[in-house]
Amino acid sequence: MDNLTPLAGQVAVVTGATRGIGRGIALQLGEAGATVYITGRTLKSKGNSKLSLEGTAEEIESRGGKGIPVQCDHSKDEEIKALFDRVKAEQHGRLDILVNNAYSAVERVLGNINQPFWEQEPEIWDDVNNVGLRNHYVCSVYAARLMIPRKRGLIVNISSMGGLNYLFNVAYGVGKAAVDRLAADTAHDLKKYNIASVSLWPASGPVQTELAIDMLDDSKIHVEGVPADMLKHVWCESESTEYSGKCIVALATDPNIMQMTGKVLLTAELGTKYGFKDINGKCPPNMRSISTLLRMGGYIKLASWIPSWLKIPMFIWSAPAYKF
Ligand SMILES: NC(=O)c1ccc[n+]([C@@H]2O[C@H](COP(=O)([O-])OP(=O)(O)OC[C@H]3O[C@@H](n4cnc5c(N)ncnc54)[C@H](O)[C@@H]3O)[C@@H](O)[C@H]2O)c1
Repeated sequence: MDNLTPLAGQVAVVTGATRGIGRGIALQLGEAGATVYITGRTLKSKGNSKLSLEGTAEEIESRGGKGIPVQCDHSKDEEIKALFDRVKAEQHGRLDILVNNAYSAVERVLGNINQPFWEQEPEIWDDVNNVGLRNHYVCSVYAARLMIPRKRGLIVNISSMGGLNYLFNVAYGVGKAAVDRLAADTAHDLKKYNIASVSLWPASGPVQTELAIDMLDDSKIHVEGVPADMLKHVWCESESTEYSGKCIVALATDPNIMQMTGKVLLTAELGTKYGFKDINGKCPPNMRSISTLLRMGGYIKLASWIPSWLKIPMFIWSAPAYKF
């Protein structure tokens, strides 16, 4: 292990790593020295696309790491079990990091923003929450069974601001709130085994995923009151898919990780805490920062006068989630 490969010798599973945030996380964990089991449904790319399990594994290898592609449909319990059985057999029972990221409904969610729940077929619940929530629970069960005997491990659940208040639609927000609660409640049970479970919000809002950028290019994302060029600008100013990966490398190497277990963590705040930047050398915007919010509201000049460290206090920011 050295400063460049702080995760050397560690074993990780990243679900849904053919593209998007999962791919970015897998690249960063692999670059940091971990052996990364990457899952998804597409083993080989079509044409020149690198967006497949083999494409992600090749990119990890080009960065000096080891990526092991495992074709797994995360809507099928028996395939999830087979994944963890394989890790157990090949790694002598060792698993250090699980990243619950796979998500099957981005197109459906972003293509129908703010559509009332009764105008959508009820099946949207399963599209959003089968892979995006239930599967996270199933993966957490099998991962915990590997981590508990070694009394170490980190489970990261990828969630979003939809866990705090209404975002996109009902099935999405309910799923994200439940993912946050999954992190909190699994942390409760795992604490005495020195295993941390957290929820990670890519907190600058949108993330520059291949799918979202394609949908914006094809004018498939519409937000009432926000012009298309402004929407694209906000998306392109946001964080890369690898920024979440940098956060997870930092968390996995933090000796005080158990102090954060059960919590919701914001990517932009972890960057500030651990002192790293995004792969383009920039600090992504933080949705709690007053200057970011002013900039997004069009008050560019005023925003330039406000220091970026000035943030809305957490108790005010989280007030919409107050339940009593
Ligand atoms: N994109 C954003 O702007 C953004 C912002 C905040 C949070 N998030 C969250 O990050 C997570 C990932 O989102 P994304 O934008 O990277 O999505 P994406 O659609 O780009 O990638 C999802 C990944 O999951 C895989 N997947 C889907 N269904 C699967 C199945 N049945 N079995 C196995 N793999 C499957 C896909 O192949 C892909 O690799 C989601 O929870 C999302 O809500 C995204």
